[in-house]
Amino acid sequence: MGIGDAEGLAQHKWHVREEVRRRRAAMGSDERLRARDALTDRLISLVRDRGASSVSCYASLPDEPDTSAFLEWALDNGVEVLLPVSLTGSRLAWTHSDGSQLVPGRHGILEPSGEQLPASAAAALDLMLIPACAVDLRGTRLGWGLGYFDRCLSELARRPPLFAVVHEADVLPALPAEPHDIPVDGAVTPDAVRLFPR
Ligand SMILES: Nc1nc2c(c(=O)[nH]1)N(C=O)[C@@H](CNc1ccc(C(=O)N[C@@H](CCC(=O)O)C(=O)O)cc1)CN2
Ligand SMILES: Nc1ncnc2c1ncn2[C@@H]1O[C@H](COP(=O)(O)OP(=O)(O)OP(=O)(O)O)[C@@H](O)[C@H]1O
Repeated sequence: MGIGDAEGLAQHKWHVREEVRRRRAAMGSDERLRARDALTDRLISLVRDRGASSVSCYASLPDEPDTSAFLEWALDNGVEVLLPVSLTGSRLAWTHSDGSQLVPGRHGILEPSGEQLPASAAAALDLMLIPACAVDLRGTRLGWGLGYFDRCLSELARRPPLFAVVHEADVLPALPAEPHDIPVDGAVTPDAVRLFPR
C-alpha cells in the first residue's frame, strides 16, 4: 500500500469515528433508555440462543451502547462475565463482573477491582461481546484506534464467536480492512442480532 492509500485509509477511519461520536453524543435521554432496553433484550436472546454460560462484555462509557442492564441480568442469571481492564501499551487484562463495586481505570472506564486474569483467559469464553465504533457487513470492525481488542484477539489460542455491540446506524456497508483486523461473526444492535457471512 502506498503512502497516499495509507493516508486515505486513516482519513476514512477518522471520518467514520467523528460521525459515530457525533451521532452518539446527539442521542437524547429517552432514546438512550429505549436503546438500552432493546439492546438488553437482544443480548439476552443471543446468550440464550447460544447457550453461553461465559461471555466477555464491557462497562459502557456514557456515549457507548449501554450494557448496564445486560450486566445486571447476567449477574442475576449465573452467566459469567469478564470485563476488560486497560493496561499500558494497549494491552488488556480481564476481571470478573461479580457485583462488587466498579472503579474508574484508564480512560475513565469502570473496572471491577478483583483479581486480574490475563488477556488469554478470553480463549475459554463461549461468546465475546466487543465494543466498537462501527462494523461493516463483512464483519470488519472499527474500534477507537487504540488497538486493544485487535491485539488481544490476535493472541488468543482459540477465538470464541465474536459479536460487536453497536447501534444500527453504526453498521455500515463497507469499512477499510487492514491485515491486523480480526473480523467479527456478527453484531448486536438494539434492533437485531446480525450474522455476517463468512
Ligand atoms: N467500555 C469500553 N471499555 C473498553 C474499551 C472500549 O472501547 N469501551 N476498549 C476498547 O478497545 C478498551 C479501552 N479502549 C478505549 C477505547 C475508546 C475509548 C474512548 O474514549 N472512546 C470514545 C468514546 C466512546 C463513544 O463515544 O461511544 C472516544 O474516543 O471519544 C477509551 C478507551 C478496553 N475497555
Ligand atoms: N495484533 C496487533 N498487534 C500489535 N499491534 C496491533 C495489533 N492490532 C492492531 N495493532 C495496532 O493498534 C493500532 C490501532 O489499530 P486500529 O486502528 O485497527 O484499531 P481499532 O480497530 O480502532 O482498535 P481496537 O482493537 O482497540 O478496537 C494500530 O497502530 C495497529 O497497528
